Amino acid sequence: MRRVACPGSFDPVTNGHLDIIGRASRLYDEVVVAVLINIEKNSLFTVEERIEMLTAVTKEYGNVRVEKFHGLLVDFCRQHDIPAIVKGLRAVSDFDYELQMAQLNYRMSGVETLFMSTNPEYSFLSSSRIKEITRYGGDVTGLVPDLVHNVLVERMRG
Ligand SMILES: Cc1cn(CCC(=O)O)c2ccccc12
Repeated sequence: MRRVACPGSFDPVTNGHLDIIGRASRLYDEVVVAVLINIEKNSLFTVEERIEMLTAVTKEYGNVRVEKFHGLLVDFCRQHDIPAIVKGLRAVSDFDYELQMAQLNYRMSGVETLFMSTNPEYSFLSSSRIKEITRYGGDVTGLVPDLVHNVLVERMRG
């Protein structure tokens, strides 16, 4: 079974994330979306809420599993018998950090990292920008799944 991990905070999942996850699901037998538990980060949604949203919006792919992890991603990959990570690259600015992480991860564990170019339609997207725009009354329709949009507006605007 060819598995790949797709790591992130997904606070919340955007259409940019979904684009990569969907394309990876067509290349691998199973995509394991790995939601990072980061206690230092002040998240808008709980890990459980993020897992719930990701599970709902990836159900249609049929071969996506959503898990949570803390600590090193390569330890998670080892525990789940996952030999590779897929990352979406939005712009050249992403590459420096991602290359460093890929080299470190490979050196530590032999886990490979495969890079996918994000759909240009979403290359400006990040969960932080989405939350910022929503907070100030902006419209993010079409940038996040409808399910996420509704929950996001409710959470941000109370
Ligand atoms: C472009 C992109 C960034 N990230 C991490 C974002 C995060 O940490 O929430 C992704 C995760 C999955 C698919 C694509 C992406």
